[in-house]
Amino acid sequence: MVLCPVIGKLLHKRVVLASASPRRQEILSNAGLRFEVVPSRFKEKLDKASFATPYEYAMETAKQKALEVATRMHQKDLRTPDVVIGADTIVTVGGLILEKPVDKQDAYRMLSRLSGKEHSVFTGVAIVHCSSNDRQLHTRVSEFYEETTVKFSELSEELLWEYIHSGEPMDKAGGYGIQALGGMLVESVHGDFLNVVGFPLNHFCKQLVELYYPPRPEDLRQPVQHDCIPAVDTFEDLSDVEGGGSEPAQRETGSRDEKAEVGAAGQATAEAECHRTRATLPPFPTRLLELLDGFKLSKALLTACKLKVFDWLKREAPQKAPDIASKVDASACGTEKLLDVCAAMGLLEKTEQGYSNTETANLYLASDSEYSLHGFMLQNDDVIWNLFTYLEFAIREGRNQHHRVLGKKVEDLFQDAYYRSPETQLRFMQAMHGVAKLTARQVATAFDLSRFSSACDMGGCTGALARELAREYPRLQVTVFDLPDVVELAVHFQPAGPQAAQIHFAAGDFFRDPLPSAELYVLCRILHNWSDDKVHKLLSKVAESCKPGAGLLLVETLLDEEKREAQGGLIQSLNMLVQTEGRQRSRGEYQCLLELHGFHQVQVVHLEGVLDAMLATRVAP
Ligand SMILES: Cc1cn([C@@H]2O[C@H](COP(=O)(O)OP(=O)(O)OP(=O)(O)O)[C@@H](O)[C@H]2O)c(=O)[nH]c1=O
Repeated sequence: MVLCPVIGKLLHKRVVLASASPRRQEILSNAGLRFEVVPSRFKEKLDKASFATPYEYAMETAKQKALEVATRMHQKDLRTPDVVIGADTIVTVGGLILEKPVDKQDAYRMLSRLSGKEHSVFTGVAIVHCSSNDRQLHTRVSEFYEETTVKFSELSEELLWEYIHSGEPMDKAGGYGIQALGGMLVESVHGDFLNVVGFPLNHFCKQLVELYYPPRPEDLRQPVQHDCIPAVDTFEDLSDVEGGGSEPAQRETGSRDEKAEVGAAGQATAEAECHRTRATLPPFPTRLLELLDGFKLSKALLTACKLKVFDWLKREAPQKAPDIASKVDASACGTEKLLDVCAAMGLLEKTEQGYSNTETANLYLASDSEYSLHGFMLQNDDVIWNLFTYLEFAIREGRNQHHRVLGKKVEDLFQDAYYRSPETQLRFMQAMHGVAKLTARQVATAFDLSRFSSACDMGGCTGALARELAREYPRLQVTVFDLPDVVELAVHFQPAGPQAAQIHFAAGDFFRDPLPSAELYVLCRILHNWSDDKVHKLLSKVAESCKPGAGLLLVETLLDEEKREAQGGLIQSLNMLVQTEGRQRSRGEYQCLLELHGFHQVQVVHLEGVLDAMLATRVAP
């Protein structure tokens, strides 16, 4: 836990402290900052006379220390840090700048100058944000300084030498360490004590606030109070995205002149930030955080399915976490966490007696249920999840990512990816079967198809839709046309029933082989798999096989013309990108395609869920 949550803004960054000073390391790690230490090799030899003030010298030295480390790290292994912090502490007395003594005599000269007098301790700090582009290092520097005045007692010669012989003065600016034996020399301190020790922590936190929480205009108009770090609850309510992002605001001071100009405004903004009240905070980004957590919830659901948690609970309920854990061969503590999340998602019920399936889980998640989506869940977990981890590549390259997941070239989407082994094929078919069963009734009843006596379901897989068509239209003969491997396995999915006599399976490749003749062709969630070229090829084959008056039933998730819908079609669009050669299309696009191939009188019905059905009639060419 960090007291000052603004430090948390740096927790996920690669932060480097460009200092060998053990005091700085201690101050910053005590504050909860995580960082690597890479001492700077910058020689502290800037010409002091060229600086108008001592603090400008300290800030410039701090900056040069940090930049040296940033450049070296970037060049050395191209592992550019995100943030490099440099600092330089100096003591000034009577217009003279005192740094670390070079030897005991030097320490003596310094300490005798300080004896009985007040002096200033300045620490300059540079926060350098780094990025690299085309192997070039880019830096943005934010710098500030802090001054503390310290008054020494009169020091006797004896005391002075005793202190020098202790060895303490040698690695410290001004030749003393206020935090240790040197504290005995000090009569009073005005200002930040830690600034004297080597790092002005308070000012550093304020600077981070200024960098990471840019003010809103209304804050600047409010009366401000001086000098505070925002209260903890103020930080906690600040959105990471809306005004509180993890990237620093672009207001940093690149040069000393610039800093002088914006100094007053900068101070006002930090102060204004301090006084944000709950009433003026932006709305809490609940929805955004829910979206962020979405993938974790999905993975919990998929994992529970994979472990067959819902199967065990369908068999016997309620059960306690350790009992289920032993059945699914998992740890009791992990299982309990998973079950609790499932309960929170509404998939399980949790009582004192243990966990039970909800109706949803019994209906759709147990693998033996009639409308089970268990196979679809496994397909998502084992295949689609992996493809989505390469979404960035899919977006950049504009194509599916099977080659990355499988580690080899994929020429034929089905043969090389989905059907590459009997196991992957069966899983794919189980997934399609579950989805098809769920939607088949709606598809079969979307239009009155009673005028057709024969239908061909192209890529009809396990025949789930064929069965609903046959049930709905008892005089309809349905041919399920799919690849030979699919037809071979499809028998496992066909329960005997009154419709069996109406359904036939025909093996073939709809791109290469002649199509079975039919009065109605069905393309249910087929065209979205294919490129425009292949869609044209397929539609022209269907059109050639049709007599005038024949029908084409097309089922897809239609994109709205503006492509604005948040879910459904647009997510399916991404899904098609990472998985297939095709894409989602809009109603207008499909209408054009259909008309181009001689299908007119297009009717469209939106089905419950995400699917849309289109029925078109082949006209005489
Ligand atoms: C006045 C005072 C100073 N210091 C130390 O003096 C060094 C200043 O030298 P620097 O050049 O700023 O830093 P450094 O030690 O050389 O480290 P680096 O950043 O690598 O240059 C820092 O250590 C400080 O803590 C104390 O520990 N206590 C005190 O009361």
